[in-house]
Amino acid sequence: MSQSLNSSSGTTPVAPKRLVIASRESRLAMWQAQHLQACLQKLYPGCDVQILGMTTRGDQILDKALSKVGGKGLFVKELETALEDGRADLAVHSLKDVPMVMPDGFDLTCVMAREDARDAFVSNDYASLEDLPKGAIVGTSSLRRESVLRARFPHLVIEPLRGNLDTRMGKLDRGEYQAIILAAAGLKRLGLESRIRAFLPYDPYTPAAGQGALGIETLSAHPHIKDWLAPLNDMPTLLAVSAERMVSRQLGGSCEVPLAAHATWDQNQLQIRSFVASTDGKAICLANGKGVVQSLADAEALGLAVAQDLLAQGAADLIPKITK
Ligand SMILES: NCc1[nH]cc(CCC(=O)O)c1CC(=O)O
Repeated sequence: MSQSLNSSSGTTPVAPKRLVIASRESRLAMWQAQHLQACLQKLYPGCDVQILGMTTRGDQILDKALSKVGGKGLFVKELETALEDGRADLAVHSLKDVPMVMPDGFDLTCVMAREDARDAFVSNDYASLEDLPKGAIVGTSSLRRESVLRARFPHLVIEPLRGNLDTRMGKLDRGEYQAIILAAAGLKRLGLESRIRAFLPYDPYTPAAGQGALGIETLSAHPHIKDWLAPLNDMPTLLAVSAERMVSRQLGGSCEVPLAAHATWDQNQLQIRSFVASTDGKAICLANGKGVVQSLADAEALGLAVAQDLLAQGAADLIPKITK
């Protein structure tokens, strides 16, 4: 893998003296910020690494489906303002929540090693989706998860589920749902792995682009940050998520359509599985790709080929026109 990916200038900059991480205040976001804080502290023992906690619009609007309130950007905007104002140097996000096209002036500077990227089945009374009786209520706000569930289990009732992880678990435990589907990564990070009754296989439960990975966003103009963060980049993860994000970007990158893209390594070959579907699961375009990937360009070319395959199958007809 290319060395040039690891350093923007090739020269070693002075070590940082102080770094501020902007983070949402949910328990998962704080775990992620503390994880990054520990990594930076280990890398730069003389550096004072602080966390600036913030509440975002996405955390405040909890009564509507995510796809209806303006999408993923809602979780990152306030953090970007903190970077612009110089109150923070970096923002850590679940990569899944980072828009496919970065706003002008901001870069996705670093992608850290990926956690388990699978979706997980969580229930107090049932061991698997297959065990759920007719009419059972399954909570998820992801259109991607909803489309697969509707296609495979038309007898289940899929209902929206918003809020942070603890809120969602609380709703399950109060009996509002018989089961809920969540990203395994978040549950594991918060020590809730024991609540997982079943891990859903990538086929057909293909994760969202970037699921399970952490992305670090910085100002493009920050003088040293790319070099400082370079050691935290995980190349296998960076290449995999770059292919996934390319598929998503080509298809409009919104969360208003069920869209899945997930890449895994088989030796030096990256294999990617992706679908675009209707929310009722009745229409689906599926595409797979596999190839030797040794650079960002290779990864993006693989993602592009998969996106073109989906579009050739008529995926565009499943994507609502973006109203902004
Ligand atoms: N859309 C919200 C979101 N963003 C990241 C995660 C989980 C952690 C991850 O995928 O990195 C979740 C919760 C979920 O999908 O259950």
